[in-house]
Amino acid sequence: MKISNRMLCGDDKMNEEDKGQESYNAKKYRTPDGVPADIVMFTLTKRERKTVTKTLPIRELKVMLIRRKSWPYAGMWALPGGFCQESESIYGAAKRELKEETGVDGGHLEYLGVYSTPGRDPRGWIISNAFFALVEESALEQRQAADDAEEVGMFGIHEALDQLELAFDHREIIRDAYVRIQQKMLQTTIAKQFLPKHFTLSELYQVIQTVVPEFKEPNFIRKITSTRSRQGILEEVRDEMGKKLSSNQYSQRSAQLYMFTDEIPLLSIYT
Ligand SMILES: Nc1ncnc2c1ncn2[C@@H]1O[C@H](COP(=O)(O)OP(=O)(O)OC[C@H]2O[C@@H](O)[C@H](O)[C@@H]2O)[C@@H](O)[C@H]1O
Repeated sequence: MKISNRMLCGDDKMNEEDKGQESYNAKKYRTPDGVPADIVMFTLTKRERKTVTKTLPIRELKVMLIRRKSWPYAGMWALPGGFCQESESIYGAAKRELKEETGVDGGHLEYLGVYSTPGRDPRGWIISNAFFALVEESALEQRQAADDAEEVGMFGIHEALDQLELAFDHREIIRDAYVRIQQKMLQTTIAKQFLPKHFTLSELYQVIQTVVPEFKEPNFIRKITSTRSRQGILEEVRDEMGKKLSSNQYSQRSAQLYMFTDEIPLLSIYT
């Protein structure tokens, strides 16, 4: 009896594997024509008010869009995005796009969802994976200034959603990203992406309200500093001597400065 090496290894299953591999032909099947990654790049712009009395700056939630130069949807505004290459993961493609578009390496980049409605891209069966990123205003401004060839725009979220003609299903993607960032603003500490390391509670409240205008909490300061479930996410900023630090940048009276800790609270809608 002839004994093959495989049998000596006692691995009949491997034989089956080899046979399967030999007879499999991926080309027999219709597969997608492309798998791009799109990124909703949010930033919170900050403009100082021209008032005599010190007051908080004007903040606005904006998204970065690029005007398409060629078919399909030539001339329309679209999300920055591009095709995933065979050698990279979808997340890797999104990271690459973010770096190419803004120069930002790292930062908050998060998966949003898959967009695959048949016909969403007239070029063929093209399934997009969407992400959202929270980017500093300065990075997007630099991007805007750097590129003469491409028209890059920063639009208020409502202007983008209600007034612009957008390519592909990008309105749907931006709307979903807006809902997601609003949820996250109320349920997580992502506000820290839009604040300096040290900030006052009035600034934090303003950042939350800029993203979620419906958010109204008259007892915000008392609650955030005393409610048990909130304790631990913020801490007072102190100097080396342990003295509390405050700022009067945006108010007549000095206000205590705070910073986020690394604590991630487990919140419940039931408590
Ligand atoms: N089907 C494809 N698969 C892979 N690469 C492709 C494909 N078609 C074109 N390309 C390459 O990608 C380049 C175009 O790149 P971008 O301009 O970044 O891509 P864009 O036309 O914007 O397509 C991405 C957009 O498609 C939408 O489905 C999606 O929402 C995303 O915004 C072309 O120069 C070409 O080299």
